Amino acid sequence: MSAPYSPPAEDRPTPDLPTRDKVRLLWNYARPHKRILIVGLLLGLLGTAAELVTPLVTKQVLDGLEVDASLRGPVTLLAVLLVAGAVIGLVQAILLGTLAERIILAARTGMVRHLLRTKVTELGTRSAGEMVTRVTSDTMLIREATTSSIVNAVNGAVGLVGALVLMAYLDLVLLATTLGVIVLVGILAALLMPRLAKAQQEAQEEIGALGGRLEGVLRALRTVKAARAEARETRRISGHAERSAERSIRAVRIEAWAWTITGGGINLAIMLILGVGAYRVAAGDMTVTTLVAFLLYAFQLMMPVMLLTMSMTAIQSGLAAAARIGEIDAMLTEQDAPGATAAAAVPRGAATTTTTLELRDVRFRYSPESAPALDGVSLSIPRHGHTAIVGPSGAGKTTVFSLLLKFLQPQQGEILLDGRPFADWTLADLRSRIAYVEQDTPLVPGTLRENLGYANPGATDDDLWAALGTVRLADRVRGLERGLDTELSPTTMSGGERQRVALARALVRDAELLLLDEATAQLDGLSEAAVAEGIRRQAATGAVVTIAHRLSTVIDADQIVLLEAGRVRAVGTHEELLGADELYRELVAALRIATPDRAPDAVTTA
Ligand SMILES: Nc1ncnc2c1ncn2[C@@H]1O[C@H](COP(=O)(O)OP(=O)(O)OP(=O)(O)O)[C@@H](O)[C@H]1O
Repeated sequence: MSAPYSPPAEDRPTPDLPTRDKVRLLWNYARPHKRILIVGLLLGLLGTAAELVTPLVTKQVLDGLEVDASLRGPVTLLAVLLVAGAVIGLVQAILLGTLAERIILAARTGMVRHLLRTKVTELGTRSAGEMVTRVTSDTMLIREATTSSIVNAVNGAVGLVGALVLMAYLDLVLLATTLGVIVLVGILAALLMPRLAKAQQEAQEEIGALGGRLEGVLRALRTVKAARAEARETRRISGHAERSAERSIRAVRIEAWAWTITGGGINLAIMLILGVGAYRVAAGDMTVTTLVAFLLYAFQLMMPVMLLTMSMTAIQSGLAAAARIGEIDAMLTEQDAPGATAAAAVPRGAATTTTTLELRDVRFRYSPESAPALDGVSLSIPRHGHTAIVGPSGAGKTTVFSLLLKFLQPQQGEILLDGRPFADWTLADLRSRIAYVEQDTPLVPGTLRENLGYANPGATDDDLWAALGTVRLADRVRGLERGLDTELSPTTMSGGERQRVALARALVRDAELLLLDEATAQLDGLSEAAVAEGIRRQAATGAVVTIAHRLSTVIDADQIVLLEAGRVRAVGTHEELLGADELYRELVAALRIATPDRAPDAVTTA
């Protein structure tokens, strides 16, 4: 017996969208190709028409045989109908198959575009692996639902109604017998379909959760191995696979029942038609050829009924996938955020202030229920020089950076760049002024060259080597077999080297503002000196703001901002704060313990 379904633990369950919304979503993917879809439908209808006429023409041939009439016309027509049916089927399959691939391509491209424009906070609660599963695997499920299934459903319905009308034309009593069975089959199928959709959606959700967990575990593989948790994680990940398989097996069983009921219903209908028909022929109420033609229609019913069953199954799984794909579509992009777009681009060189960035009484909370992450922060970043932001964990340092990059927007207060409110700046303009080095994952997939020129694709090799020289990586890179063309992976370089590559990338940008979230990991003396050199160079011509975790960075800063619980507790130079602020002294003492051999005299003598 299978366990009752519980949604994947580390994931929000997909909200159950109303069917209307899911259908709209699927239709949005099909709509740009509606002409091809209409051609497919028309071809399908032609094929259905050819099939519907075939038994009548067959009857004509048989009737002709009985009375010895010329068979040339009806036999030719029969041959034409059969060939036309085959050709139409072939063209339709190629057309709809191609369309399905185009739709998947459009869906994937659209999803990737949307994901990369999504606000970082929107993505925060979802794992990357789960998103990957939606783009790669869930999209496969909409291919049939948006193409051949629509055509099949329409053809199935038209074929069914058409056959029934022609059966009515042949014999009403036999039609009544057939209809009884069809209604029975329809009711049973209608009962099964919602259960099928539910099982398919649950199976897909488990696969999404598997993707999410596997991606996270592979990312933290060293931690997993060090904790000897491989078996535990394997069980956890396989658990998702097992539950997905369980739900899929349930779906397969429901599908098998649907097919059995359909096939059985048709067989039952044929037996009843044969019985009732034979009785009526014997009674002289109908001819044998009419019974044969009716039976042909009964056999033919198999096709529309099967088409309907198949297309309903595919549409159900497409709708289940649509709910998961729709969730990505519903994520807020940066462009959707209020104030994300500016009225007009701010011209370069318009700056007149000595302050490049200014926060005025900025307040921000991540959710209405949570405590403020920033609670009235005001600070100025001079156009030149180095500002270090320090403070205990959770003080709000990263939140300040997120606001400066407009990943987040303050609920109250104002941020100004070059004396102009952020609202005046387009996202692109704002970010073109800022180079950013993040703490944990500063490398992007690709070669070293791509990484260094990432924010400045026009940079020459000389620019790249100069930046590498500043962060003291040039010799290391020259020693690599493929030099700048070395593919980077998380294991190609050490943590300190990765940070230095990221810093070199920021230097290649030569932006007016450098935001550097220092790695908390202990860097060796060389790395530390290289980072310090990079900061010094950049601070000579522009503004550098660091979230400082190293004593050397803090001491060298021109201005230190001490944050505590979302407020600015103190601002000053290292010496000023050391003399005036107890919390700062504690922080510095902690940094000194963390980097004992780097503690300069200034600290010990202050
Ligand atoms: N995405 C988020 N959702 C909800 N709360 C958050 C989020 N990010 C940060 N917070 C909360 O906001 C507060 C400030 O966090 P922030 O990351 O800015 O601190 P920090 O000074 O950078 O800390 P650390 O030095 O540990 O990185 C903390 O209480 C934190 O728990």
